[in-house]
Amino acid sequence: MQTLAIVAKRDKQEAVALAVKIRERYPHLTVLGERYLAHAVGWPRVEDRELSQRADLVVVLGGDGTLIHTARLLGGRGVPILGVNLGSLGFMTEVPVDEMFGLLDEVLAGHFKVDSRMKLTCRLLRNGQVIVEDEILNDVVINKGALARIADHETSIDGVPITTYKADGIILATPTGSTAYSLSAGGPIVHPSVDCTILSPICSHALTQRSIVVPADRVIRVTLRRETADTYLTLDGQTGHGLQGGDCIEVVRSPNRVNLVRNPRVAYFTILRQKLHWGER
Ligand SMILES: NC(=O)c1ccc[n+]([C@@H]2O[C@H](COP(=O)([O-])OP(=O)(O)OC[C@H]3O[C@@H](n4cnc5c(N)ncnc54)[C@H](O)[C@@H]3O)[C@@H](O)[C@H]2O)c1
Ligand SMILES: Nc1ncnc2c1ncn2[C@@H]1O[C@H](COP(=O)(O)OP(=O)(O)OP(=O)(O)O)[C@@H](O)[C@H]1O
Repeated sequence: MQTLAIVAKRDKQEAVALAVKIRERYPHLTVLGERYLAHAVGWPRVEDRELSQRADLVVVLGGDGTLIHTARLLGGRGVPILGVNLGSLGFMTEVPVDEMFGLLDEVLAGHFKVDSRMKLTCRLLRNGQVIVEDEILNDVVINKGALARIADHETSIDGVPITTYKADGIILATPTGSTAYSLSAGGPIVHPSVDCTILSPICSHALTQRSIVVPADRVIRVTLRRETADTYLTLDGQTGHGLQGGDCIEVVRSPNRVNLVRNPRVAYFTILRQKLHWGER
């Protein structure tokens, strides 16, 4: 490994200071900072595209939001990402600060394993044209604003109609995203090594309409019936698009994946137990 890229959480001085320490510790490596960090510490400015093409490893210093931001920045490149937790929850940034250098030394020596996480490709079609296409690590959320009327979401899987959900919204989550918004909407926790898409209605009017777990290669389509003002598509909680009646949201597994460097000292279920406060083992 020759080129290390660092993405630091915005407005977090501790993250910036750690990035400087990383660069000092590995003088033989090329260390690139994402735009925000480079500006904060006076390193040369590198565009996102160049950073994603040159990096052999990306270190994320922040929380889950910073990690999602990084996965989006890397686009289709499956560069290993090592997440160091400086956030409040840090479900995906699973390395504590005091273990960072020990693990980084091992990773740079080539001793590491990655968790390969599936992504979704999401397309928004309006009048039959794709107007938005994006890749998702956590979830695709179709949701109404506070004062909007309940919406009708006509839903199909591989062209077969499922139902028209009368609900506040629909969440289409990856296994990674199963512990985020989908969990709050009553969805199941899905181990990230299982490839699937989880469809969870938000506050469905029909009480028997629960989450459905669908094989990842199936195409899920949700079409908004009738004019629904004040309805939005939110991708990974980070980008939003206003929706109109007749819009169709199509979701299927992406060919690209996100590779998270595993912390060998913690298992997935340890993280669940700790972060979801399930008490002692
Ligand atoms: N009611 C809810 O639970 C709710 C509402 C809106 C958005 N969200 C989630 O927030 C995500 C975006 O995260 P963010 O950090 O940029 O925004 P944020 O800062 O608003 O964080 C929301 C919370 O979700 C946690 N989180 C994010 N991804 C997770 C995951 N895969 N597993 C477990 N917890 C996770 C974060 O650590 C944070 O505590 C969206 O993808 C969505 O799933 C949750
Ligand atoms: N370098 C960055 N560039 C752009 N956006 C960033 C950057 N760092 C963080 N953000 C955004 O700032 C927000 C907060 O960051 P983050 O979620 O990592 O912190 P947190 O909320 O404390 O942690 P957690 O999500 O683990 O609770 C996120 O929405 C993330 O997308």
